[in-house]
Amino acid sequence: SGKSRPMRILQYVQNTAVQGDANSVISAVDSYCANVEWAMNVGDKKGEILDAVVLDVRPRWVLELGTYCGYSTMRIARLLPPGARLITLEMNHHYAQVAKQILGHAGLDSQVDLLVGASSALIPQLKKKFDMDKFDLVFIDHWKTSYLPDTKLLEECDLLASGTVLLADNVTCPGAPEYLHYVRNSPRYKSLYFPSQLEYLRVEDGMEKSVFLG
Ligand SMILES: Nc1ncc2ncn(CCCCCNC(=O)c3cc(-c4ccc(F)cc4)cc(O)c3O)c2n1
Ligand SMILES: [Mg+2]
Repeated sequence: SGKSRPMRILQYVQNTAVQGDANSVISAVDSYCANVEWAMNVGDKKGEILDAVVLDVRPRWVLELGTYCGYSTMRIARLLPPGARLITLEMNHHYAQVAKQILGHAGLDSQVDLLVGASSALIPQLKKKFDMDKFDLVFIDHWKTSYLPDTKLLEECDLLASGTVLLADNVTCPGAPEYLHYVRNSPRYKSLYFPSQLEYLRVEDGMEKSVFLG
């Protein structure tokens, strides 16, 4: 039942996860997607790399590009210091609606602002909308061809500080070759590859961590 894959994931979460317990919601999504039907969450293996970066950066302001069902949104939000904010951008209204409900089930909606729209249209509005200056961490997980233009847009909008960390999912599979070439060759970034596997599958993937040098 459930008209869409995100809806089926939401129903499984509502039926099996403990309300207010983010880790049980994360585990429920992982067990559903590992055993019932695959979905493009960052998953538990790459999720541990994401967790480690969030804990290392201790970010005050986080931007996520591509929310989907809110899985990585939860992984980030549950590790944020008090007072920190996570802004996540999602193009698809249906995905955003499901993500809101999954975040609500996890009890994490207070730290998260979910905006619906294209990242290219929303990024230039963020400083004014949230009265903020720079992001400390950006998690990039939307259209793979948007990674590079949106990184350049973040630079142009003066949203990156010296030390800001960009963490990009799927740089091997499906791949983001133009983005990788840019962050690995630009003198303005220090870049490092974290090898891993595609979510729920024995296929190589990895995440690229790039520190903006100002
Ligand atoms: N500009 C803009 N602004 C805002 C937005 N919000 C959403 N979008 C559109 C994003 C649509 C989903 C993006 N994610 C992926 O496509 C993705 C795919 C795979 C994958 C698939 C098939 C395979 F065989 C293997 C791997 C695995 C992953 O982990 C992925 O993250 C936006 N775009
Ligand atoms: Mg991804």
